[in-house]
Amino acid sequence: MIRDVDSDSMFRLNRYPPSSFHTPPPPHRATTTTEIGFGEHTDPQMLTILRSNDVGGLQICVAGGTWVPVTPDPTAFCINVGDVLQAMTNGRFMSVRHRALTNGFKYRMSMAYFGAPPPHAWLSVPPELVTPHRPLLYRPFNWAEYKKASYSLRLGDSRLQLFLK
Ligand SMILES: O=C(O)CCC(=O)C(=O)O
Ligand SMILES: [Fe+2]
Repeated sequence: MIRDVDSDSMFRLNRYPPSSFHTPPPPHRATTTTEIGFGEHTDPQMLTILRSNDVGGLQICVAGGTWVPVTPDPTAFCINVGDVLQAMTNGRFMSVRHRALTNGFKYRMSMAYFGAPPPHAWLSVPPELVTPHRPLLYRPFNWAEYKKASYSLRLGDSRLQLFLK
């Protein structure tokens, strides 16, 4: 679906100035506090392929609401499951809530490829992923509808809730 000529995939470059860029630390202090560079959210598309420079900042939210830092590795890709893949796997794969903090002194740079389906393709769940113990979680929708719904919400809101059966 994301290789379809009509796919709505996109590429984003992020650049987070260091916190000290806005508020230099007083001379007697070596560090400055970090700030939110990109607020918490899940990526709405199917899959995200993310690469960054060697400056940390990405955090993922695990059970219990704990934020876990992702070690920066400029030679590796970080793959995030997005909301659409969560719906297409009937909740087997979960889209990951994440955020990016700024570094005290260095620029964080990241680039992300968001694999999305064509706007009018209906997103279906393989029948073997729907069982009496695991009934269908979300009503059928297409990406155009999902995108429209997400624009009506705030970044951190849980959009899939709107599509629960
Ligand atoms: O810069 C990062 O590591 C996160 C970027 C991100 O979550 C996004 O572009 O959706
Ligand atoms: Fe993201």
